[in-house]
Amino acid sequence: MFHLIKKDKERESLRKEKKEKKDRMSQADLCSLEEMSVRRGFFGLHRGASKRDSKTRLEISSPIPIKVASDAELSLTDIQAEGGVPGEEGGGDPHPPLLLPGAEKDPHRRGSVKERAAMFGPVLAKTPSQALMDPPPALPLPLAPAAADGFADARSGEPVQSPALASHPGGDAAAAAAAVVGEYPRQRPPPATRVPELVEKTFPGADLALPAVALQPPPSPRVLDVARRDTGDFGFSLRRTTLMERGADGRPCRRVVHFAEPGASTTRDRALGLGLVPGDRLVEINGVGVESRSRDDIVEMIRRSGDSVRLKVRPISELSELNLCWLRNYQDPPRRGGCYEGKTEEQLAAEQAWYLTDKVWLVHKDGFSLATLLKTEAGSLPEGKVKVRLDSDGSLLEVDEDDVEKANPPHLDRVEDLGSLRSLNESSVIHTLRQRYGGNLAHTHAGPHMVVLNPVSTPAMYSEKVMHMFKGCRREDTAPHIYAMAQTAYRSLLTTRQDQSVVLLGKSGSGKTTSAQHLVQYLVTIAGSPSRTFSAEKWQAVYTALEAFGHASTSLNPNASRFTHVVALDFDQAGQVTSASIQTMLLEKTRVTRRPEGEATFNVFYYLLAGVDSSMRTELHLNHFAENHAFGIAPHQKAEDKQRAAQQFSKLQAALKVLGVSGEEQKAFWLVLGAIYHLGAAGATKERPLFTLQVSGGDEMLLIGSERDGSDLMSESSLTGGRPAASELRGTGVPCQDINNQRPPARAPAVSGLLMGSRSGRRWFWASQLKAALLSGSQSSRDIVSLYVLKFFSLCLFFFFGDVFL
Ligand SMILES: Nc1ncnc2c1ncn2[C@@H]1O[C@H](COP(=O)(O)OP(=O)(O)OP(=O)(O)O)[C@@H](O)[C@H]1O
Repeated sequence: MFHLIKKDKERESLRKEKKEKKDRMSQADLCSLEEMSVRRGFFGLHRGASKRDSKTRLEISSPIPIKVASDAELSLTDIQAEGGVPGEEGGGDPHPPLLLPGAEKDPHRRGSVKERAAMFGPVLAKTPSQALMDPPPALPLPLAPAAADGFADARSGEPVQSPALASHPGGDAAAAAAAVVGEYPRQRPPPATRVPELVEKTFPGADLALPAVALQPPPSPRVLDVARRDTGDFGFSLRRTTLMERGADGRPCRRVVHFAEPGASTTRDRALGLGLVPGDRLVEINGVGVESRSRDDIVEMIRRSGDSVRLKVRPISELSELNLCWLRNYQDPPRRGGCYEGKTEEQLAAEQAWYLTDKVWLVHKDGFSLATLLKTEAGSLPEGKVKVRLDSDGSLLEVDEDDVEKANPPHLDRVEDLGSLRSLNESSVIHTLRQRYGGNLAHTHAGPHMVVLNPVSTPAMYSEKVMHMFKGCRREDTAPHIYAMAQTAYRSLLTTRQDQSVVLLGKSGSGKTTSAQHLVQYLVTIAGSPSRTFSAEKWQAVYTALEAFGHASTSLNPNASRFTHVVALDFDQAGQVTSASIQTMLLEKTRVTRRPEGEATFNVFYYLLAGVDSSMRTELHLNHFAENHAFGIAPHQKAEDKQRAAQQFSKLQAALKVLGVSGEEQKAFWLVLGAIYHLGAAGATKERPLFTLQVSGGDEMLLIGSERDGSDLMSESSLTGGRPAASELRGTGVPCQDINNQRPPARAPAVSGLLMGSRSGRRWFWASQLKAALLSGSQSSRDIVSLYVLKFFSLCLFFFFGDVFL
């Protein structure tokens, strides 16, 4: 995720090394390098140019060009990189290195992956995963050890045999395995992959309830006496916020609360010395309840206190775990780990009793239920069966051994680290995560990893003050939190001086983008940036732009990012952020022209249609919207949605300004987006033949596909005999002529504009300019937004002309 910048000297030597490496590069490498540099130049982005240059701006690199692998570039394992090439390392290896064709002349030639794979015979031509996922052979064959280890076909439940082993002459698995091992002396056997099976079992008549989420009593309040300082204040500040809480009737409701938190100038140690930490909610002042008092009242009460004030505070549940941990660490620095708690005799006895009762999870179609495993006499049950009593209704069931998983004692229900579970199985993990989530604890350690469950609301657990509590901490000193993850990575960066990365995985809507933003915010806040190279405002502006151009509402997430991105932060020797970049890839471009059923197009279209000002609206011909739109772009219907979209449009304009996009450049974006809108409104489709119009008075060509014959682009009054002979572009007054019989030139350079339709020709100018950028690769578009617009623009052209620009 972030890189450490070497000192000048090191950088110099690196540069030399790179140059030498480049000299050694194959022709293909050079071609691709050239392609990349053209693209970088094309987008006006200079990530690789000079770190010093980059100090003055936020760098945003171009997306990785997506290339469909041709047959010659099959993505097999890079054997050399993985050290799997026989004879490549270690003296006295009995297997001499294998040479690629042409390697005698050029020792640096690596060849294609396919060529390298071919050196190892046909067995390698199948990756382990491919081998395992192939359907089982028709004839039953002896199982290879890996397959016997538990890999089973998810559909049939039958163990699946690796065809690589099955194809061995004679079908002797052991011999086949040995043969494979013989071929790759240092290659480890592929790990036994276990495809999760869908549990379909039901137990009719039994009450198969999920274990209830235990409601935790609110964290205990603390009473603190805070002395007035020489400066006249008490060293803490008040923060007002709204929280979701359950009211007296059990329904969730919003409530205004006040936090008493360490002041901005208060160091972490002093804050802990005071006994106040972020997330401490003010309950009483000098014995008087203040939970329903106004801020002014509270301030007045504190001001009137003498030399000291007595505060009663209670941590909010989201931060209760961290709160405990911080205070405990401060009062009693841990030897084994921040939040380690010893057990009392009673707890140990209860734990022991739990194990004696043999509690298990009965796994079924709807989840898992707590049950007790009953002892039975040997031979009283069929082989592989066990008897359980459900805790929910006491019913007795004979179930398969595989249907039960060992449960953990209740004191581990909210354990901070899943790795601490005594019995680590799927039901126990889900049970722990459920119980924690029920207690507003969204983060859980899982060994070196972290599981974050989307808390949906915006809880008060992310703030700059909370960030400062993590500063300098080790992983084991803190309870789980996304900042703890960022801190661990930052600490490793500083101590090991090696690049660190954090990968966020999860299904759509699980909170990856939000967590990534928290990670970056933490790193930037805690590490700082020399001379404010990197500002939160700029960062926010980048995300606003990305969110507008690359997000859309889907069935899983109302604001889903339809691209992948890699954020890179560069740090200097002192550990400060010197530059940042975002690399985007896999943008779901097809959404522009093919909106999935029930989902939305990219946000920016809604923003534009709702928020553009009246003069621009007239210029873009957006005063009336098409009833049918080939791309499915239509304005919001609900007033509140429209209002929100209009606000977002203003926000986007402000963000673009922060990124240095001038008003004129912004206008170019709106013109291009307007053009895309009109193409869809005109019914442009790929399937239909191109309809060609020549705009009179100029040599511009307008190429457009229409579901009908293109007449919907022309003013109807001028139609003659079903086909327009001489007409004007509908609603624009630009005269044009049907030259449909002339086929458009094969190459795109003949295209000099999209439907922009203006008497003044200004829009043609912008369209032509963007086209020129696409063709020449010399446009100095300065940021990610132009990049996206250009992508959209090129997509439109791609839509009609194949992959000319992509
Ligand atoms: N830690 C969090 N705190 C508060 N709200 C969150 C958090 N994580 C996610 N959310 C909420 O969930 C929504 C979806 O999250 P997000 O867009 O980050 O998911 P994602 O995994 O990036 O989805 P996609 O892959 O579709 O882009 C956010 O709009 C936000 O409202």
